[in-house]
Amino acid sequence: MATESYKDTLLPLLLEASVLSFGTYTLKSGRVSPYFFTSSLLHTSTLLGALARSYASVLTSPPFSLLLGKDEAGSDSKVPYSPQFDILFGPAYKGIPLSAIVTRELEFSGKQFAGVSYAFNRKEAKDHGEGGTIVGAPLKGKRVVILDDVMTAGTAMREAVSIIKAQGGIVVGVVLLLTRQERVSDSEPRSAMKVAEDELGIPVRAVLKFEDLIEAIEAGQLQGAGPEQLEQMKIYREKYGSIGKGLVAAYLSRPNNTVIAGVRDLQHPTSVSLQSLPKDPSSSLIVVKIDSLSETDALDAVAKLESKHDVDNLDVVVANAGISAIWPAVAEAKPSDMIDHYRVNAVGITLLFQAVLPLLKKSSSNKNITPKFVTLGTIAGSIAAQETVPVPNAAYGPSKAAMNWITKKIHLEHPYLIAFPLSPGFVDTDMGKAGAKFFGMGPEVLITLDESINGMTKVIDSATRETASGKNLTYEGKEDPY
Ligand SMILES: O=P(O)(O)OC[C@H]1O[C@H](OP(=O)(O)OP(=O)(O)O)[C@H](O)[C@@H]1O
Ligand SMILES: O=C(O)c1cc(=O)[nH]c(=O)[nH]1
Repeated sequence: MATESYKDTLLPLLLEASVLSFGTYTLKSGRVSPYFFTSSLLHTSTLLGALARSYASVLTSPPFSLLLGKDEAGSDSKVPYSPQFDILFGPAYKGIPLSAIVTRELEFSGKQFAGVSYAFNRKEAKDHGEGGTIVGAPLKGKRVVILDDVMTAGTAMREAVSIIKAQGGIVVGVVLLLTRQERVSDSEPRSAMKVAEDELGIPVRAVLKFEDLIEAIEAGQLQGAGPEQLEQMKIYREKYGSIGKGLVAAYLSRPNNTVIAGVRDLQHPTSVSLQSLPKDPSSSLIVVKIDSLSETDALDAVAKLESKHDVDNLDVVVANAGISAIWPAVAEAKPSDMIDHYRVNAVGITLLFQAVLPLLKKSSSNKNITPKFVTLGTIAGSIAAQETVPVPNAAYGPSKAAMNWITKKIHLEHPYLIAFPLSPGFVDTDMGKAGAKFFGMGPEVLITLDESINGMTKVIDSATRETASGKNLTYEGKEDPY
């Protein structure tokens, strides 16, 4: 994936240029951060070149650029994609040089990018000469991508969106150098990036993210950053980090839902932070401990739901716990790895099903609805697709094939239930990217977390015994072979 390889070449350069510093910094949002990313230190020709190429690699790939028609592709075309934007907009001040150097860089990607322009705003309106607040290409009626260096709480991006809209431009995306992966505010615990994607319905991509910085420090790649700085960054992450538990958030945002989240460790900050997810006033969240490796956790959780929370029926259960840790060929697979995957992905799912079955049955008999038991599918678990996905996978693959078998058998053994594996697709996260690359698939298969969650909830909502149960479905509602 283009973004990925640029991350690998860019990060060492940035660290060498000391763009990351440690101390006490007050941010635009007023937050006091133990680290600061100073993109203006990237002022040499070499660094500007690397920077421009990394932004350009994102902009010349989907979803910002899409496949060309045959006659559009010229012989000089370095990339097979055509831009879906007209103007790169850099919010003042640090976005200004970015918009210019990246526009220049796009020329090297082929003639289809020749018409792309740049524009930026002035922080103070100019009252002489040409006047106004916008410099560069007029925005009216144009498709605009915002380029900025860092996103923290997303204020700069929201300001840029309103400036562009006021000029009649259409914002179609945002590309950043670094997302600090912070929440918008205490009452909005989703990341600024996710909120922008949700509310503006546009793609927001970053070449680097906070987690990459943490990884670089942990790998000892950063001079001057040791255990103390790492600890400070992790404390800061607990304070301002975002929450991305997509399915829990999606069901909580709907009315009249009691959402039950199973977590391995109730005290883990991510588990605690689930409580701050926004919810519809008529919905509530219960967090219970379920470790898939435990033979009693799921039963204990159900007993607690009944005795403490008055929950005696369940309409939908999504069994999404799973591990995918190692990908050996059959000749190299270690028994311990095979067993670990089987225990979580097949036995853990079965134990959960056994524990929730009485509550699913009650939903069926008391409420006369057809309850749903959904497992998380993957093409890696398909025997029929082995020729098209020829990669070593002898621990995860067979454990998911077993899970598919168990899910289909649940469908056959319980005619009052809807049971099916549902594949979430390759979400554009490090794990999703690695997964897609591993299965020999290009960046075009990557989707946003939102697309995945929206697709999955839609498939679950509309599933019936006839249309879905016993089938191996994807988030798009398509059928994969078993
Ligand atoms: O996501 P946010 O919380 O808005 O923070 C990030 C913004 O803050 C910084 O700009 P700043 O306005 O400080 O100014 P500059 O570009 O003029 O240095 C940075 O360059 C981003 O634009
Ligand atoms: O949030 C900000 O203001 C901010 C954070 C950061 O790391 N770098 C920056 O330039 N601004």
